[in-house]
Amino acid sequence: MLYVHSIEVGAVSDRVQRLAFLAACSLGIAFVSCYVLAPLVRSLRSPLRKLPGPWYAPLTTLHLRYAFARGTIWKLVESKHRQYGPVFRYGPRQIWISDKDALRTILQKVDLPKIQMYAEISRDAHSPGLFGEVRPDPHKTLKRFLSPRFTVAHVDKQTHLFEKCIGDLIAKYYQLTKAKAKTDVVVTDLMMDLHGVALDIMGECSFGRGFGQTLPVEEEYLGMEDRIWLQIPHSIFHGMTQRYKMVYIKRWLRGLGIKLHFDWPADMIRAIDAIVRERSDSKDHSRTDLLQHFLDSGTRPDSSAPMNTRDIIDQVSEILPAGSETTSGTIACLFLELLHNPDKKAKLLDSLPVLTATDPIINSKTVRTEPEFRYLNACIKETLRLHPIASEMGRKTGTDWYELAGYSIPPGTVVSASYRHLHRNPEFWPEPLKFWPERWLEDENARDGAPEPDISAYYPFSAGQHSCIGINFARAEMRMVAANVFARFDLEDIMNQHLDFRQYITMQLENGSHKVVLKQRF
Ligand code: HEM
Repeated sequence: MLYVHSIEVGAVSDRVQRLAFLAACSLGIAFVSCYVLAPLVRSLRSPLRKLPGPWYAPLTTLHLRYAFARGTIWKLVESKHRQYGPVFRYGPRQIWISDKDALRTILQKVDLPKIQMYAEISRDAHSPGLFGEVRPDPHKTLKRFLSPRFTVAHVDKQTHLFEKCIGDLIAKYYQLTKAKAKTDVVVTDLMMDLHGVALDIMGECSFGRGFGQTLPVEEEYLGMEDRIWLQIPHSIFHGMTQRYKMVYIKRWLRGLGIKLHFDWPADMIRAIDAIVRERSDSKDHSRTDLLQHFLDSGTRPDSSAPMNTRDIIDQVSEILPAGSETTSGTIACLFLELLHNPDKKAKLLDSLPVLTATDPIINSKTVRTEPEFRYLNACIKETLRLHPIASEMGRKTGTDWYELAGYSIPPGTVVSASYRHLHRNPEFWPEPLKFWPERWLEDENARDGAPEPDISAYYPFSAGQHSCIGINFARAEMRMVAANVFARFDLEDIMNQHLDFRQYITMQLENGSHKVVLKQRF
C-alpha cells in the first residue's frame, strides 16, 4: 500500500515538473515574442527601412550606447553621413539628419520636442533646469522667466563681473611671464585656464561670487566654507556625470518600479543655503546675478511654488555647465585654429591694439561695435561654424508623422539634428574644412575672395523654442577673453600633443588639456 502511494506521489511530482517546465517555456516564448521578436519585426517593417543606413541599424542600439558612453558618437555620425548622405538610419528608431530644409522644419517650423535624455541628467525630472526641462509648458514658463537676464542690455550690465575674472587671467599670465627673458619658454595649460575663467564668470553671474579657479588662494588661508565653495563646480559636474552614466540603468530600474534618488552633496547645499539666507535677509536688491532673480521672483514652473534652495541649485547646476563647458570649449577651438593657421593669427594680432597687463580690460560692447575688432568677430563666427560645441542634438517625433528630406518619419522616432555636418557641407560652405574668417567680413574688398556665408545653414546656437538662452552671454565672454588675451599675449603651439575631441553633451578636448607657449606682446 505504502509502495503504491509513493508511485502515485512520484507520478504527480513528475507531472508538476513537466507542467512547470511547459509554463516556463511558454513564459520564455511570450517574453521573447513581446520584448525581442515583436519589436524586431516592427523595426524591420518600419517605414524607416526606406532610409539608407548600415544593415544592423534596425536590429540594435548597442553600437550607439557604446559610442555615447565613450564620447565617440560624433565620429561615427560623421563617417555615416559621409557614407550615406544627409539622412540615415542608425538604430531601430534613431535617425540623423543634416539636410538644411529638414533642420529648419525640425527646429523652427514644427519645433520637435526634446528627447527624454535631457531630463535624465537633472537631479529630479520634476525639478529640472531649463536645459533638462522637456515638458513644453514648464519649459516655456521657465524660459520666459530667465530670458530677461540674458538680453544684450542685461549682459552689458554684467560685464564688470566678466572684467574681474578676465583681469585675474591676465594677472596670472603676467605673473608667469614677467620675470622671464625673451628667450625663456613659458608654458601654460590653456584649456584649464579657459575652463577656470569660464567657471569664475558663471560663479560671479550666478551667485555674485567666483569659484576661485583662475587665481586660487593658498590652501592655508582658506576656511572650511571657502574650500566647499571652490569645490562647487566639481560637485555639480560629478553629480551630472554620475546621472549621465546611470541613464540606462536608471530607466530600466524605473520600469521595474525602482526609483534611484540623487542629491547634491550636503556640504554644498549648506554653503549655498547660507548665501541664500544672507541675501534673503539683505535689503539690497540691486544685484544683477541669477540668484537675486530667483530670490526676487523665482517660482517652480510646474507648481508656481516659490523656489527653495534645492530648486535654485537645480536651476543653476544646469546653467553652470551649459555656460562654462560651451564657452571655454569654443574659445579653446578658436585658439587651436589660430595656432594651426599662423597667417590668420598674424592678421588678427595686427588688427588688435597692444595693451599692458595693467591697462583696463576691453569690454564686450567695444569688441561688438569698434571696427578694429571686426576680424576677431569673424574669427569667432568661423570657429562656431567649424566647431559647433553642440555638434548634434536629439529631438523626437512624438505622436505625429513628419515629412523630412523626402521621407515619411513615423511617430516615436528619435531625430538627431547634425549641426556639425551641415556646417561642413561644401554646398553651403565652399572649402568647408578651411578656417576662413574672411567669409564673415561684410566689406567685400576685405573678404579676400572668400564666399559669402549662408546663414540658413548655420546653427551654432540651435534655433526655435529650445535655442541657446545664453547666446549674448556667450558672445560677450568669447569676445572679451579673446580680445584681452591677444591684445597682451601671443601664443604658440607645442608639437606632438594628443588633441582629440570627445562628445558627451558638448564637444570637449579629450584630455581636458592643451598646453601652449605664452609670450608677452607689450
Ligand atoms: C559658445 C557658447 C555656446 C554655444 C555654442 C551654445 C550652444 C547651445 C545650443 C546649440 C543649444 C541648444 C541645445 C539643443 O538643441 O537642445 C543650447 C541650449 C542652451 N544653452 Fe547654450 N551655448 C553656449 C553658451 C551658453 C551660455 C553662456 C549659457 C548660459 C549662461 C547657455 C545656456 C544654455 C541653456 C540653458 C540652454 C537650454 C535652452 C532651452 O532648452 O531653452 N549656453 N546652447
